[in-house]
Amino acid sequence: MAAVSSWNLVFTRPSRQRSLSSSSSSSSSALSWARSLPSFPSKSHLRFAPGASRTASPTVLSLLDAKPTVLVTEKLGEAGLDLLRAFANVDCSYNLSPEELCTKISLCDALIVRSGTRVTREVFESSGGRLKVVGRAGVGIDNVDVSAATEHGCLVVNAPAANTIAAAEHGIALLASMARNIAQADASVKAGKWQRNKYVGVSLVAKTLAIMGFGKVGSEVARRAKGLGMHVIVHDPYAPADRARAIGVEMVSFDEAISTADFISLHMPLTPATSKVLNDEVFAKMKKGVRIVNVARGGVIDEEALLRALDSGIVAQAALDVFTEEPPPQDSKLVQHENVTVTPHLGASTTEAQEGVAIEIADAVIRALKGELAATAVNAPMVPAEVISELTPYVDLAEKLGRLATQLVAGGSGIKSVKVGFASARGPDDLDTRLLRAMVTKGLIEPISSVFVNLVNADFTAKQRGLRITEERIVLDGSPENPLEYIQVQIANVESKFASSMSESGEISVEGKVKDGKPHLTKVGSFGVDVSLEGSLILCRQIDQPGMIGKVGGILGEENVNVNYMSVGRTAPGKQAIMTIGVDEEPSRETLMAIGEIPDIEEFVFLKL
Ligand SMILES: NC(=O)C1=CN([C@@H]2O[C@H](COP(=O)(O)OP(=O)(O)OC[C@H]3O[C@@H](n4cnc5c(N)ncnc54)[C@H](O)[C@@H]3O)[C@@H](O)[C@H]2O)C=CC1
Ligand SMILES: O=C(O)C(=O)COP(=O)(O)O
Repeated sequence: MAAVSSWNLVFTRPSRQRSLSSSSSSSSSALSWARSLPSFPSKSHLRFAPGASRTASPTVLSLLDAKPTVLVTEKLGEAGLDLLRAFANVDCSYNLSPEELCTKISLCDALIVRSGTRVTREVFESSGGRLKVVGRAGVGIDNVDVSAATEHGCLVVNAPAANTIAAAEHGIALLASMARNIAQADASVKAGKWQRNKYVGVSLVAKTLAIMGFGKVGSEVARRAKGLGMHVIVHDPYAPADRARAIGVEMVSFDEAISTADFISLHMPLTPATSKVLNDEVFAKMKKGVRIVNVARGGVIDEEALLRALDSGIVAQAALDVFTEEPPPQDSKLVQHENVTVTPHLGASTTEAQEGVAIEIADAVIRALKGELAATAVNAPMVPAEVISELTPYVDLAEKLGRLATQLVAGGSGIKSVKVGFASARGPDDLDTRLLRAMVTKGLIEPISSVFVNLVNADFTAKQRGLRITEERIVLDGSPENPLEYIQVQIANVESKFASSMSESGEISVEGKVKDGKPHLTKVGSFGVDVSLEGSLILCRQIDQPGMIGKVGGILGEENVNVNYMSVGRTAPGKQAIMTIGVDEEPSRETLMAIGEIPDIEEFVFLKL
């Protein structure tokens, strides 16, 4: 007999090899789809911030009441804070330096920011895995390193709807006040002057307004501008044409928009593609005397190019709420320019919008901390509530099949290619499998690594480990009463600890279905089995003969290991059979070795779910 290591026992007999293995796995409490998301940690996650006192820190002490901690780094409406306080310890710390934020974050489960906090990769790295959700109390997420969040399994949610009207109204306010020199005239009167000839404005009616970015804010600006009698054209490569038809505006190309407009209003997000989209070359194509409004992001304009365009008269006026650097330098020539009207990023700053945004983000963060899927997730699939409730039992099944399959791989094989089959009578468009695939990935990876996998980082983690997961849809006949008939997980190009788990085509293959709301294993390799996926499992291959169940059951009984389920699947009477035994407790190594010693058992494996 080969040497016995602590978690991987291999028995070899002259005529055949049998294996008995156990792989470590994370706890298997009542599972639900919620486990696919980062949820509020247990006390074992409590840790001290670097340099924090282990006895005196009130923040550390407050953690001991097992409520999650939410750090709010910018002003948030009271209604949202009240919701958060009912669920969590809320730490409102404004004006933190980047270093202070990195120190504090290791004590926080959630972070809520607005546009003034940069949530960098360092923030996620400093959190030591505790940060589960970043809530952006507003729309733009350009200040959050979403890739770093995803890599760390941290959900990012925003509040995309509550400040739309405020931003649109601010855009219209800037448009009108720019056209009529309101800010300059106000300053002039307050300085004791009365310059009626200097501040003659331009009219809006019948002028062409080009809206760049026809999303939520852009659409509302379009509606309002039409009400002012303007001719509105829009440019947005991704907006649906029926939205333009519904509002009664014309969709045009980028070049047409910028070359025919009297006014240009920017409403696209800041992305690598939109960065400095208004630059020298583009200003050169504009109508002389064009007027520009920016309530989107400073970075979509090359600010130095804008200054040149203002000085040369191509741009007559600009009204800016947002800047590349916020606040902009005091001596900024752009800010000081006499034809430029500025506001300090006030687009979302109305009482109504701030209350709405605060409630929206508090709700999303609380849901995320409870492990629920957020409707406004930025870096995870948004799965509608009805789909979630329908898929809940299959989520558990998917993770357990992944766990089983990965534990069947013989050490050193290295998993590279996994195929997940979804058998359903539903049409492919009628079944959202993203959540299930993430859970199979979780099951595959977690038992063999220290990585925490969830819906947010499943695809990233698989890719990083060189694990290719493909999906196959097995279309069944019949009426689609259930979303899924069975799920199949196959690992190719590996050896198995349990040879009988190999399918005829040479992959490790396990299959399961949901029965009475519970996950069941229904096939291992080409053997049909039927065992509820609870507790742990022993799979044995033997020559089909009477008395085998009794022998194995007897050994387990002697050690008080409760057998919760047993099933035998065989190729033909008297030939090979697979006995599947579900056990509540984990048998000792001695017990497992005693089972391995039963002469007619050819191979067996112990698997933790
Ligand atoms: N100043 C402020 O306080 C506020 C600023 N904002 C900013 O306004 C912008 C728009 O916000 P929402 O309308 O809520 O977002 P949204 O996501 O509803 O709309 C953005 C639109 O821009 C389009 N777009 C993307 N790339 C584009 C490109 N290269 N050219 C043209 N269009 C492009 C998208 O297809 C989308 O339709 C965001 O940058 C947001 O951060 C939003 C609220 C307040
Ligand atoms: O929602 C947005 O994108 C905004 O720009 C609003 O920013 P704020 O939350 O006011 O810092």
